Amino acid sequence: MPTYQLQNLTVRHLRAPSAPALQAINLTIEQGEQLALIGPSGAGKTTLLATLSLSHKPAEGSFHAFGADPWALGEAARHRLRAQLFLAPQTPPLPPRQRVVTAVLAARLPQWSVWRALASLFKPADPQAAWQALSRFNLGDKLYSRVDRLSGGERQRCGLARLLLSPAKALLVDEPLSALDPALSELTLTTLREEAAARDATLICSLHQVELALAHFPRIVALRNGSVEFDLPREQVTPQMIAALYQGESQGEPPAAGSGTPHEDDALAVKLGVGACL
Ligand SMILES: Nc1ncnc2c1ncn2[C@@H]1O[C@H](COP(=O)(O)OP(=O)(O)OP(=O)(O)O)[C@@H](O)[C@H]1O
Repeated sequence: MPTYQLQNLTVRHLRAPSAPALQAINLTIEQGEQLALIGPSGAGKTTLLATLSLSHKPAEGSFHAFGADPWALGEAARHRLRAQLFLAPQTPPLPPRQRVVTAVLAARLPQWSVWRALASLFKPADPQAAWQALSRFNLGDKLYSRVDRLSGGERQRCGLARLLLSPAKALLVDEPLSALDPALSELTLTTLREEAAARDATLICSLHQVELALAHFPRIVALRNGSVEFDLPREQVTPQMIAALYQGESQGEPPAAGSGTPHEDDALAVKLGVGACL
């Protein structure tokens, strides 16, 4: 059974109902697949991840997660389905005065009784597990730091350590590298991929770093203006496609795709891909 099946899906934001953020999206994502979402700013990547995490109700089309239409289910059943999905937002909503250990262990809240959850606020239930998760992102030494004393990149990795402790079977990660240096970016993507593979979870990750998306993910889904521009194995993604995807998004108009030498096109594509996140 696929993790997700989307047919002709349209999603509108309440504050901008006339301009759909996603339109006519068709996607089937199998369990255990690892794919990167790329595309220029405003293309709809965050909206798609939020829709996949059941945070947005689609306006039109058909949507199934783990074989069920979440929006045809009752509240309790949808809540159980939601527990199988973990969305790591670009800026994780971590309580600023909380200690890192407590914030990370909060990933287990859906599995805990109210009493256990309350007790864990005062005495963390499993600090060893939190330390192990943090260590996989080079953050073990921050176990007892306060969240508001972390740098942006540390906070981002703290949010990802939460993901490691959740039992979810679909891991949805929104721009995990925006505050990370190149070495930490590599470590982060490798850790996410290893974790997903180890538990046969589906991994869907939005990225502005096109070269990292191509290096780490076997399937690339490109969005532009709320539609799927291409959905291909990475071997079939060409520099020209990348240039066309980001055309008009960088300063100045790029030359027509394919007009330069292959080497020039390559350099252009990488420049445009990286430039999109600046
Ligand atoms: N809360 C909102 N209310 C109204 N419109 C929104 C809202 N959030 C996003 N949008 C619009 O929906 C479209 C898709 O935005 P989205 O954030 O999904 O793009 P994105 O590809 O994730 O962009 P970025 O790479 O900049 O994060 C954009 O046109 C955006 O302006």
